[in-house]
Amino acid sequence: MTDLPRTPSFSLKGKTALVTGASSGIGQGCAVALAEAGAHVVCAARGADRLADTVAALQGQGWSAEAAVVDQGDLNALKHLFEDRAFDVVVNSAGTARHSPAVETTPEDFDAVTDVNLRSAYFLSAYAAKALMAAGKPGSIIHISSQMGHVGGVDRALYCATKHGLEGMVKAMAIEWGKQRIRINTICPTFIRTPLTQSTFDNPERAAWILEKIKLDRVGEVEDIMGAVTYLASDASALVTGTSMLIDGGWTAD
Ligand SMILES: NC(=O)c1ccc[n+]([C@@H]2O[C@H](COP(=O)([O-])OP(=O)(O)OC[C@H]3O[C@@H](n4cnc5c(N)ncnc54)[C@H](O)[C@@H]3O)[C@@H](O)[C@H]2O)c1
Repeated sequence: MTDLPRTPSFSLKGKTALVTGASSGIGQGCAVALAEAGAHVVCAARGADRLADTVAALQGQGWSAEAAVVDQGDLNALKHLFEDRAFDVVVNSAGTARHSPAVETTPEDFDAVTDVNLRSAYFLSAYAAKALMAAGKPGSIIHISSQMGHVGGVDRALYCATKHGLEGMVKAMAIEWGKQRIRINTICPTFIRTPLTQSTFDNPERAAWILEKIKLDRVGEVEDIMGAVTYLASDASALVTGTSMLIDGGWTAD
């Protein structure tokens, strides 16, 4: 009999995952995907009430979850999450946007967006990797970047600066941490229907532009991201690091 290759495991049983931005949108979808795959999920977000609702809903499905109230701007609070545990999986979905012509961006806007999208992403990755190294464990760090980490967009210079920055950061960290089997990757969605994009979808001109650019002729839903996060978190992607998974309906194909 021929020895057939064995399908790698997508299971996360026995793993502990941290998900930031977990109480809404893509982060909440990631928390569901990881919990359903068997991980214990620590859900992090700023607002205690919405976070408690998410954790209760996960537990209501019979999955394992707990809450951690954290503002990503507070690096000490972020660091504290790793003081006594090394997460096998970290998914960073907290993010923010302020769209305007580049000449109108204020230094305050710049700091507000880079603080969450880049500064906290950088140190979250470093704290996560340091804890894994101390524990001698491999791990998978996943940032929710954006198709705007690969291309430009109208009024999006600031957002693009943070997401392109994230892409470069991930490549460099992947090189640094490969020997320790600490993988780091990004997921780059197109426009996904979440609270962050509500105002864009509400603008008929913008909504038409989006549908024109997405070759598959529909906007994204949170569910479109969930399979990718399970893949990148699991051993099925054991040889994947320093890369970027575009889930963009073909936006960047031309
Ligand atoms: N929705 C899209 O079309 C889209 C497309 C590409 C990339 N993204 C990225 O996906 C990620 C998730 O966005 P989403 O669409 O789910 O939006 P969302 O608004 O539902 O989620 C973003 C989360 O980040 C949290 N957050 C913001 N600032 C924070 C801070 N200082 N501390 C802690 N939490 C903070 C928000 O509270 C919110 O829960 C973001 O990084 C965003 O840039 C979204």
